[in-house]
Amino acid sequence: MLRKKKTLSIRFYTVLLLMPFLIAIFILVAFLRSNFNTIEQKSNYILEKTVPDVIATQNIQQKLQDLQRSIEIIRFSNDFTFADEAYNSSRLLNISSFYPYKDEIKTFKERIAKFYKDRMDFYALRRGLFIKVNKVNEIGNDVDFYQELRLMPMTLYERKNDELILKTFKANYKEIKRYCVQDEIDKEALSSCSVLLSAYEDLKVKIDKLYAKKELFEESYLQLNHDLKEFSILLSGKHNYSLVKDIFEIEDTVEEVQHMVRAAVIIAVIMVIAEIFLIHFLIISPIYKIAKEIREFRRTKLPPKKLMSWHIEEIQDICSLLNPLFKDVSEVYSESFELQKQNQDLKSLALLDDLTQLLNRRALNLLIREKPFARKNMAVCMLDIDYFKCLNDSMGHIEGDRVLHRIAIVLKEKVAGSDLIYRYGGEEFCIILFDVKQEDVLKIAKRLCKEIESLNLINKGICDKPVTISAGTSLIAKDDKSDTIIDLIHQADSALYRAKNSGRNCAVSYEEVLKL
Ligand SMILES: Nc1nc2c(ncn2[C@@H]2O[C@H](COP(=O)(O)OP(=O)(O)OP(=O)(O)O)[C@@H](O)[C@H]2O)c(=O)[nH]1
Repeated sequence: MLRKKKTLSIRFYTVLLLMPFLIAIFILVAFLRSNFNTIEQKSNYILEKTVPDVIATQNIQQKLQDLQRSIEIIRFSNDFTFADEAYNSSRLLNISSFYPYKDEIKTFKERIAKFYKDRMDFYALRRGLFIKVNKVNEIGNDVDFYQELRLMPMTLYERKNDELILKTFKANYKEIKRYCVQDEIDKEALSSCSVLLSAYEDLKVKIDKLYAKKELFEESYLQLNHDLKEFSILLSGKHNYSLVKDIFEIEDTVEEVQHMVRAAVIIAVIMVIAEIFLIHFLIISPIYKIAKEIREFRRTKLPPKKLMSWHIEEIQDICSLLNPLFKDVSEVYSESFELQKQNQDLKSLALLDDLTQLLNRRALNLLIREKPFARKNMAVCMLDIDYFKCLNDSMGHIEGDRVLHRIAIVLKEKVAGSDLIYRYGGEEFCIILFDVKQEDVLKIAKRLCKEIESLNLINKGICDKPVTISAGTSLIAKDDKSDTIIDLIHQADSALYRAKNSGRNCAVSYEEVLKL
């Protein structure tokens, strides 16, 4: 019947409980691994690609700034040496270090080269122009007022400045001419002046060309500068964006991992709670119930009525073993109980006197052995039937037995239920009285003598006189707790002896014996 119920092994439940854990841990580890791999890959990508790109871009930007500085030097410097150096540094720039922007930088280099050429053309043109101006200066070396022209700075190559120089040059030329004519300076000098005059006309035309050219290279300077700046911003934005994008992607992955770990912790807590309930329901609760049934069985000695049945195979096995065991032990219990009862009966029988059904001498000996010392307010009364031998002899033993039986009944009736009455031997009785007052002991003994006499049982052996008893009493001394029951019996016995000697059918106390 037990086996019919579907049960599964505890190993199965263990695997069943552990499986979700293992699967969850496996999934979690796989997820974390893949995400950590992603993070690692992205970090590596940032370290190996994005960061070098950003560093490379910074280098490129640094070089772009150098290029800007170069074109500024080319643009503003009036010193050819500086302009040449600036141009050469841009020209010697290694394009391969600008990967992947080689093409753009190549174009910039070409544009700078063109810009430099335009600037140099402008210089050359202007220098040619001012060589002529200087010639006038040389002519005017001897003319004091001409010093003003010589002081005109070459650096101010603004059109208005250059035009001012030319204007001054023309005015000076006229002055020189007038001076030459007036002061009749040599004709060679005058012809030089005339050359200069035609040169002036030529310069006037050239200055227009010069500033048209200047405008061109200024424009190309502005454009180049603008383009370099734009390109630098573009590079910086592009790589910063890529870096920020990578970092955001890593942040997203980390957030995903956090969510997953949080979810895993919540699921683990729920699973642990569920599994605690399952373990409680499947294992702990059955074990408690089995323990309860065993306790109940020990108390009642009856096997459980309802057979236990559980889902766990091992517990079910224990139950299926326990049930017959309960039955067997129960049977043993009941047999043992029967034996105990029989033993008790036998014990009782062994301690009872067959004839009188009073406690026998063995019972008294047992009491003396177990509790040898007399208790407070304990007394002993020894009783003996008078002339019993005569009764036996005259009326027979059967009649003697009948008398013994009748006297035993009376004693049982007249003595308190808490007192113990023993058939001490033959026709002698010993009564142990508990919680009795000193003054009452002798009274009780005397009363018993009277009760027996009043039975009026005839003793033909003594001329049909009624059967009487003699009694001797003793009680524990007030201040002496060391008295034993045996002492009391002996004392009562000697009092009994005194009673017999005093004529029988009377009661004598041990105190009286002592007084004599
Ligand atoms: N019928 C019968 N007689 C018993 C039993 N036990 C002892 N007796 C007899 O009791 C008598 C006791 O006699 P004794 O000891 O001389 O005492 P007594 O004749 O009573 O004399 P006193 O005690 O001195 O008065 C004996 O004859 C015993 O055989 C018993 O169980 N049944």
